[in-house]
Parts: sequence; C-alpha cells; structure tokens
Amino acid sequence: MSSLEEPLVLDKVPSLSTIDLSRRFSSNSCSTSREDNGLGYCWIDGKTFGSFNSYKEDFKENRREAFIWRHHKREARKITHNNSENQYPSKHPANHQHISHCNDTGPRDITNKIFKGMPSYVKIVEVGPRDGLQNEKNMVPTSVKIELIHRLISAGLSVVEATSFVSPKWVPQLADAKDVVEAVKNLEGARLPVLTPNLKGFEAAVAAGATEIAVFASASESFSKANINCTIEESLARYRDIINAATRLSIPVRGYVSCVIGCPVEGAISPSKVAYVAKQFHDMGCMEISLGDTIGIGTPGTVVPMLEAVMEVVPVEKLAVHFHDTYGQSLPNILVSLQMGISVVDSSVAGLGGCPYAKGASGNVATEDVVYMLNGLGIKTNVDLTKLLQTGDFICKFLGRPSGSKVAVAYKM
Ligand SMILES: CC(C)(COP(=O)([O-])OP(=O)([O-])OC[C@H]1O[C@@H](n2cnc3c(N)ncnc32)[C@H](O)[C@@H]1OP(=O)([O-])[O-])[C@@H](O)C(=O)NCCC(=O)NCCSC(=O)C[C@@](C)(O)CC(=O)[O-]
Repeated sequence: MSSLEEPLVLDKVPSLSTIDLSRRFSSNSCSTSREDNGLGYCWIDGKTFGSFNSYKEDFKENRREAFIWRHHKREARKITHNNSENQYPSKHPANHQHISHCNDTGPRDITNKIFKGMPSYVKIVEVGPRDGLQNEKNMVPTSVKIELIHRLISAGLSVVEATSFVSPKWVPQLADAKDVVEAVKNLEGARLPVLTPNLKGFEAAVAAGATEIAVFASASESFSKANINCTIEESLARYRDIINAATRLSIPVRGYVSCVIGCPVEGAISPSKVAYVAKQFHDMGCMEISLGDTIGIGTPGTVVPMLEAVMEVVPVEKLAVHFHDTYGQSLPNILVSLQMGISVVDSSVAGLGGCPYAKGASGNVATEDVVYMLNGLGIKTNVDLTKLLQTGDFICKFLGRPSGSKVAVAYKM
C-alpha cells in the first residue's frame, strides 16, 4: 500500500523513451533538438507529436510559456456566455467558455497552442452502473440499476457500461448482470457494453443480449492475480479467445488496461508494461483501449510519459483514459490527455466507484465534473448537465451519501 501514501514522481517512473524526463520537463526542455533527445517532442506545444520545430522555434515557444498564466488572467476578462445545450444560472460559470480564438502573435499564440491540440468533441464513457456500483457493500436492487441506466441515457450519455458478467463470488453486487442486460438491451440512444473476464462470462453476456463487451487486463502482475486470479499472459490468452468469438459475432470489444500508473502491491508501473498490454489488445482487434489509473495516484507528471509510451504503439484515436480520483488529480490528468489528442474519457456519475481489489482506491472522476470542465473548454459532449446532476442526485439519495462530484456540491449551494 505504500503507493497510496505519496505521489509518484517522474524520477520514480521508468520510461520507455530515452529522454531524460527531468530535462524534458525543465524550463529548457523544449530547446533540445529532436535528434538530441531521441524523440524530440515538446508535448505542451499542442501540435501533433510529429511536428518538427526548429531549435530556435522550440526555444522561443518555451520562453513564451512563462507568460501563459499572466495571459490567462487577461483573457479571463473576455469570458463569454456559452449558449450551448445546457442552461444554468449565471452565478455558475459552467456555460462560460474561454475565448481561444487569438491571433498568432505574442503571448496569445501560447493560449492558442494550449487549446489547439484538443478535440472539439469528447465521447464520455459512463461507467457508473458497473465500476461505480461494483464496490457497493449493500446490494443495490436491480430496478435501481435499470433506472440509473435509463436516466444516464436520457442525460445524453452515448455509452453506458451496464454491468459485468464476472463471478458473483468475486463481485456479488453485479450478480444480477443477466437481469440488468435483459431489461436495458433494447434501449435506444446508447451503447451498453458489459465486462467479461472469460468465455463463460462472454457467453452469458451474449445470451442475455449484450451487443458490446469489454475485457480487462492489468499492467501489474500482482493486480492481475488479485483481480482475475491469473497472470497477465494467461489473461491475454483468455481475451484472445473472447475477442475471436466476439469478432465472429461482430461484437465490438473494448480492452481495459488497469494499474497504468501504479499498483497497490507493486507501486510504480513502468509505461513500457502498459504499452505492452495496450498493444496486445490493439493487435487482437480491440476497437478501443481504456487506460485505467485504478488507484488514482497519477499526476500529469506520470500520466504524460505513460500516454507517450502507449501512443508509440497504439493510435491515439483508439485510446481512452480512465481516472480514479483518489488524490484529486483526475481533471488535470484528463486535461493533459486531451492536450495529447485523447478524445474518449471514462467517468462515473457522482464519482461513484472503487475497485474491490484495489484497497484504498476511491471512485472514478465524476461525470458531472468532466462535463463541466469540457463545457468550459468549449468541447462538445452532448451531455445535458442538468439531467446528469439530477441522475447523480437520484443515485446518491438511494445510496444515502453525498455526491463525489464537486460540481454537484457547488450547484446545491
Ligand atoms: C475471472 C474470475 C472469474 C476467475 O475466478 P476463479 O475463481 O479463478 O474462476 P474459476 O474458473 O476457478 O471459477 C470459480 C467459480 O466461478 C464461476 N465463474 C467463473 N467465471 C464466471 C463468470 N464469468 N460468471 C459467473 N461465474 C463464473 C465458476 O463457474 C466457478 O463456480 P463454482 O463451480 O465454484 O460454483 C474471477 O476472478 C472474477 O470474476 N474476477 C472479476 C473481478 C472484478 O470484476 N474486478 C473488478 C473489475 S474492475 C477492473 O479490473 C479495473 C477497471 C476495468 O475498472 C479499470 C480501472 O479502474 O482501472
């Protein structure tokens, strides 16, 4: 459990790349030429990682970064009301969008760069009914799970992970997976993937009517054993069989990699291990690979090198990020992921969740908080924040606890 006691820092994280991380993140990092540092990327430049800046350009850009925060203060005066789909009282700035349409000279250029690499639309994968509820001690009635899924879909979420077909001895809370899927399988407007750890689970999921599944491996050997009772290689062999069977039925498969930053037993996990498992999933045919900071210890300092390693072997369009909020780092981690070109974000309504086999890990980042941030950035999600807040309220009232969403708390004040 030592890994939960202090944040991982860059020098504790082994990296795939040959770059000296402390140099890359130092004030002179971007002044190093591409050839000199092996990869030569300056991640914060907001461009595709393949863009070639000259030594001089890099140096100039790096110097400009010193002005970013001063510039933001000035730009903050220019916030404007965003009349997108959500309507809020003006005291709440969720509808305020930073004007990032700057001209190309001076410090404004920096602001432009920060926003330039970001997607215009983010797909949110809502994992509340599965990841959010799986760790609940008291049994949540099937009818409440079904109602939760209904509400999430009507709030505009286009992907809602409904449940898991895992062993009920391991996760008793989701023993009603068959009933949940049978009740929601014909709902329009959203895809409803379910987790399957083996062929037995896959067959049960398909029999119940699931049309999309997810498999889950770990980048940590110890966590793999604790979570699914097998080694990483054994799990990959199982998943190969599942993916082959799914492909024959034209069922899309999402692959999760857990412990992408650290493991509750092993501590820091090397980005190269994460990249290895992600590549295996990609080669097997997973349509999307979600990178999970299962115990929520990542910071942008560890998330960036991990993503960089994975992006060397898997196209960024196939990647999703999945952060738990144990140390309150999810939003900055999501922000840097967006800057690196990721456009799929997992989250859980009201910040529900926690993994039963990762003691001390808290819930997923709250969907409300993600939507609020994306609204503020002018990034579309098609999620109605008001309906989402009401959905969070519904499940929190049922569970008898306050929301894990900061936005939900703020809106009640
Ligand atoms: C993988 C197993 C099944 C191996 O568990 P095992 O005990 O090694 O399995 P087994 O094959 O020896 O079978 C034991 C019993 O389970 C039954 N069984 C076997 N498979 C199934 C099944 N699919 N559905 C229903 N029952 C099943 C099987 O029939 C047998 O029943 P018995 O004969 O004793 O009555 C078990 O370890 C398991 O279910 N683990 C899942 C744990 C879990 O769900 N953890 C949370 C996932 S969250 C996560 O991984 C992270 C993620 C994705 O959220 C991302 C992130 O946050 O970073």
